[in-house]
Amino acid sequence: MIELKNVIKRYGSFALSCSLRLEEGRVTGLIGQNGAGKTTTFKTILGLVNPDSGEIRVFGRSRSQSGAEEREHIGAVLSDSGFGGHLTVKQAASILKSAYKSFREEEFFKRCAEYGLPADKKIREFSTGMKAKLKVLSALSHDSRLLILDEPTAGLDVVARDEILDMLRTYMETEGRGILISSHISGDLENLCDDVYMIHKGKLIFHEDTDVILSEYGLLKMEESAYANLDKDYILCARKENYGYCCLTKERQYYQENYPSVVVERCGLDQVQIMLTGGMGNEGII
Ligand SMILES: Nc1ncnc2c1ncn2[C@@H]1O[C@H](COP(=O)(O)OP(=O)(O)OP(=O)(O)O)[C@@H](O)[C@H]1O
Repeated sequence: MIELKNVIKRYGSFALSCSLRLEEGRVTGLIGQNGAGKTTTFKTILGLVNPDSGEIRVFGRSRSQSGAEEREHIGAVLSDSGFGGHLTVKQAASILKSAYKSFREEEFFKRCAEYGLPADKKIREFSTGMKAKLKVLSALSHDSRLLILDEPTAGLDVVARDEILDMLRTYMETEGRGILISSHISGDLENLCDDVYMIHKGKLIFHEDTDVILSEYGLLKMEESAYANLDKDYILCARKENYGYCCLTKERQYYQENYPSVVVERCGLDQVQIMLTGGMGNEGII
């Protein structure tokens, strides 16, 4: 659905350098620290930012070949944009109607009511959560096959986040769809994504299936002497700690079986991100 090949975008000293793929039927996550380049990646895919070089294909077509037909099938949420605060939901619906031939007006209003968004209230009077729900419902309001969602759950309480994640799971029940999503809430991505890319200082440093991370990756904690004797073949990176070393491995079970003195823990996206962006030997992993 999306293919980025060697895409480069420079902003002063910052350079985005990105190659990634989103396959049909999959939800792919993009994680990274503040300023890592996630929004720039999304905007580049959406054609809102012109890359300096590289190739971008959406639905198999390059940016120069794509037009209104492709846009009709993309629903987007960007962290720094949305409807003007002076508009009401009704007025926002008119904009969506003129922007998308396939806008489903009746369903849109029904869903807004279900999610507690009054049709006649000005959007500036909405809470953060209400604005976030409106953005996601707008992205889902037309015949989109691809959702590009930049932090759609930012600032939401756990119940509101769960509602949005449920909307996205329901969306994916129809074949031929895909989602590219970013979030700083790793639990949301662990529950939703099939695979995850990690971006750091503009470079993609990691890509893995979420279930592989959760089932096979691990953190190893040990004293300095144990680290000296450790088989490092399956160590992705290591960090010096007060007690000795903390290592990230893709082969948790191997160390569990062969190094009884090493503490072996399961890990999630947060731990992988902390290790890969702060540990030793974190260059050139992808
Ligand atoms: N229009 C712009 N002009 C100049 N620099 C920009 C512009 N847009 C983004 N940048 C820079 O590009 C870098 C990446 O920003 P980006 O918004 O993509 O990060 P991000 O990963 O989405 O961060 P966050 O998690 O904080 O939203 C930052 O250094 C930012 O200052």
